[in-house]
Amino acid sequence: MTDLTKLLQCKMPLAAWIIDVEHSSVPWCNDAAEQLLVDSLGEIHSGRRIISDTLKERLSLCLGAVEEGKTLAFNWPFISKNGTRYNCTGSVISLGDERKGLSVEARPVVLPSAPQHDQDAGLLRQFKTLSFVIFDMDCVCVESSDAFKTHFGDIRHVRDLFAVSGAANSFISRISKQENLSQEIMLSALDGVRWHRIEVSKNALTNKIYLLAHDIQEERDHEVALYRLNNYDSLTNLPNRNLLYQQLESALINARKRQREFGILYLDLDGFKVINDNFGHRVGDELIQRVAERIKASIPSGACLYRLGGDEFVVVLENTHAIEELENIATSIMQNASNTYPVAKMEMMITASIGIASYPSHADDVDNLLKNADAAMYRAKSTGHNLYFVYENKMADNINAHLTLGGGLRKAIDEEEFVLHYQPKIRLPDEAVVGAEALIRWLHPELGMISPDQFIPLAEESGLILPLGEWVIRRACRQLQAWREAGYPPIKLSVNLSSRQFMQADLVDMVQRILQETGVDSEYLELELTESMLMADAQQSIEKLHGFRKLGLTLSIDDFGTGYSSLAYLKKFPIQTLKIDRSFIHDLGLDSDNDAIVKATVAMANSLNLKVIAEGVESRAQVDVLNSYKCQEVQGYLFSKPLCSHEFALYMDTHGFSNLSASIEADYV
Ligand SMILES: Nc1nc2c(ncn2[C@@H]2O[C@@H]3COP(=O)(O)O[C@H]4[C@@H](O)[C@H](n5cnc6c(=O)[nH]c(N)nc65)O[C@@H]4COP(=O)(O)O[C@H]3[C@H]2O)c(=O)[nH]1
Repeated sequence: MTDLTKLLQCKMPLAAWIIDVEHSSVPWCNDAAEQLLVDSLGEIHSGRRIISDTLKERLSLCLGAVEEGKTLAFNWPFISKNGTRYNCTGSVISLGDERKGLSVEARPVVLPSAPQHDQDAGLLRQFKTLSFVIFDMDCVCVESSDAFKTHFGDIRHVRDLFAVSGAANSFISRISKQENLSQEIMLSALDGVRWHRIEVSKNALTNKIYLLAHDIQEERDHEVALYRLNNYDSLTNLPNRNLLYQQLESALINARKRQREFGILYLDLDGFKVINDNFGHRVGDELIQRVAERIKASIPSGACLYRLGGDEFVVVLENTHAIEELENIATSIMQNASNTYPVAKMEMMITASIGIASYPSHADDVDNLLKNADAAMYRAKSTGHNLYFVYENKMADNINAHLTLGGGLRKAIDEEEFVLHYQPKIRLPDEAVVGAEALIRWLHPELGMISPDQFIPLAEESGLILPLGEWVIRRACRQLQAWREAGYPPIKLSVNLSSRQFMQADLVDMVQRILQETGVDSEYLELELTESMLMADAQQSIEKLHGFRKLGLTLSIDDFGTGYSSLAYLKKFPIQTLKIDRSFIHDLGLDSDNDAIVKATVAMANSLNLKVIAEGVESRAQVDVLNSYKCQEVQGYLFSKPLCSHEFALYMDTHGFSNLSASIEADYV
């Protein structure tokens, strides 16, 4: 039970308590019951309230009747020590351990037993601390308690209790038809219109109407607060997962009944974790608020936006006719959401990946609809961010793989299921081995060897790339050191950095620490970065790259030509190497456009004093063309696939380094 619920229960004007019949005790009661029971029900033994044996016997019989299915709830009268009559209603509840107890509520009975004037006076005395009023049959006020006057003021007619005449009319009409009335209603008190719970009794003998009013506004406020707490996201004020499920369930019922369609868009912000990690949660929260406003402004008025938590949102659109309606919403969100956000004096950019699923085409229940939209979203994310995808059956397989790999990844880091493989880098034209690229592999206990293309995006998404990336750098340095200690000629080893890793605030310090720890000379470590990684925030990249240069590392731009780097910026980045992407090398000699690009890139790099390496070289013809363009280094299957450290040593043995004879493996620590 939440604290708020507890508080609410204590605020209830009706006395309520729980009886543990088997143990003859009252384990819980609210404030009103505490007052009522103080000397009326049971005695206190060692701090526990105990009910009498007679009551226990009676209640056991009642519980027995419930168990036999004869009744669900039962009533019994109760007279307090000051003579007030109450009607107690008990319903059966579970107390755990298969024990049953009773939840009891006591309502005061206001019907007088005899038509005498002193009876009214007695009632007024009895209820003097409560808002109690007596009307004649024309609803004119006859008398009221002091508490009533303090709360409602001097009223002449029952109408004066209502702020709106319509509400007064309907109340009068109901009381004319009914003997007793118990309801929650808004009444006009001295400090405003407030919610009340009223108990009304009409007595034909005395020709009077007795009304007892409890102010339950505070209780209502708590209920509203509790409702908001449970159903709305406090950061964005958007409805949350609870309300989403409620709307989806009701949309499903409507759609089934009327043979209609509805659909959802599942949104996940791209790279939000990076922002949170780098700029802190306060900035992250502010960005989420701005994004939520932007998404809300991008969807039609009939659609509803929910925040599932974190950076996940769902849009629901009921009564759709074609999938294009959902696709149009996705396009509109993507267009608006990707504009910059002024957050914490910065201009931030963030995009969203969106998955779409519709009832009945893609699922016929709520859980599968959400699951399939999530699968489509995951597809959008893994394809390239700021995209939307409509669900297709085969996506379910991907998401399963995603979950299995994602879950296993954390464990794999703990249990060190990773190894590095090394692909030789060959100098042209003498074709000597001058370096290697370290490439990670996951040796999955069940799935076998998993390629980095499959798990690096998962590691990026989950943030696990940070510990994993650190492991790669440490492992690569240890291997370099192991080769050096074994007397191998020094080679340059390059490691790949992922974009998230590159944004890591203490990256330069971390690399410096590893170099010190392993004793590797920094000139033998090269970092491979992609163009898009550097261009995401060019100014910050330049600073970070200078930090690495100060340490003495070499820097290389990987996949050159696939991104959108400008020559102007390239000159500003303190880099030493350009690596031409293998997509350009693949058709070398076959596609004149590619040839021209490669030739121009090599010429440009030479003029900027940068070394050029071509990756993905698979044929002798490609080597010849690259040689003629004056490309300095190559890497590719023609020379060798990536090799484990043992095979790499053998490769070195047979390709230029005669003293590489032993197989050397650094410790996997
Ligand atoms: N078709 C063809 N492919 C060739 C040839 N020569 C090399 N390759 C492959 O091309 C990829 C080169 O690495 P990359 O472009 O940096 O692309 C890498 C890199 O972006 C990423 N990656 C690998 N290891 C790491 C790592 O430790 N950290 C990070 N952040 N990313 C890594 O995963 C990508 C894929 O790595 P791999 O599967 O090992 O794939 C490697 C390599 O096996 C060839 O002649 N033909």
